Amino acid sequence: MHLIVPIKPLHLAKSRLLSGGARLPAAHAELVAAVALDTVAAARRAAGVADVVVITSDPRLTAEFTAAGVEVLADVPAAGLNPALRHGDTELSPRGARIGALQADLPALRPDDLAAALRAAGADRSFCPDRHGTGTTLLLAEPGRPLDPHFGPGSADAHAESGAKPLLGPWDSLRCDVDTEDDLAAARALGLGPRTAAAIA
Ligand SMILES: Nc1nc2c(ncn2[C@@H]2O[C@H](COP(=O)(O)OP(=O)(O)OP(=O)(O)O)[C@@H](O)[C@H]2O)c(=O)[nH]1
Ligand SMILES: C=C(OP(=O)(O)O)C(=O)O
Repeated sequence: MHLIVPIKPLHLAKSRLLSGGARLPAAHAELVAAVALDTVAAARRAAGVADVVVITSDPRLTAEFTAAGVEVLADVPAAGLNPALRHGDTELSPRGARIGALQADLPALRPDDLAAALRAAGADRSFCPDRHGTGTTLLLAEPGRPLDPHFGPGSADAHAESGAKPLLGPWDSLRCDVDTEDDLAAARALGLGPRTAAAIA
């Protein structure tokens, strides 16, 4: 499984969290980077994940992930999330492994939760709804088939309508994406990754 992790430029990412006003822009960028680094570190440790590939145009993230041994693909300029994921899918599909997309905002992610969701998916096109039930944190293509991403508002319904199977097991850490301070508090209750914990300390 190749998991593509898309990340916006740090100064643009997580605008809902920034507009909450709890931290200044520099601390906000630090937090978004920490969340993405914790998410990717956990995903790389999950059984069934061969590779995690970040797609971003952000220079700092590119440098940090590259230094950590994570492959980074350059984003399609200003095209948006689904085009970025389709670009990643096109780049990675010749390598032969199955493709998935994982959101970069899962700071409590535990490798065992991701591994359990991958096992539950089997070979089916599948998705994991976020904890609110409206968004999507993980989308898995069928082996050899395009990813066909429908991320954005109401993406859980959109992915179900595209024929994807919902993954609804007890993997809270995989469902806890962070868009608001309330989401961050929920992730904190589950247990934050080390970079995120340090960033909000
Ligand atoms: N590479 C890439 N990633 C993106 C793009 N747009 C969104 N993402 C990432 O997709 C994930 C899900 O997006 P959202 O949860 O809406 O996050 P966001 O857009 O940073 O947050 P808001 O500004 O609050 O909407 C996050 O990890 C984003 O960084 C894009 O154009 N390119
Ligand atoms: C883009 C998405 O993320 P969020 O709902 O967190 O904005 C999504 O879930 O499709």
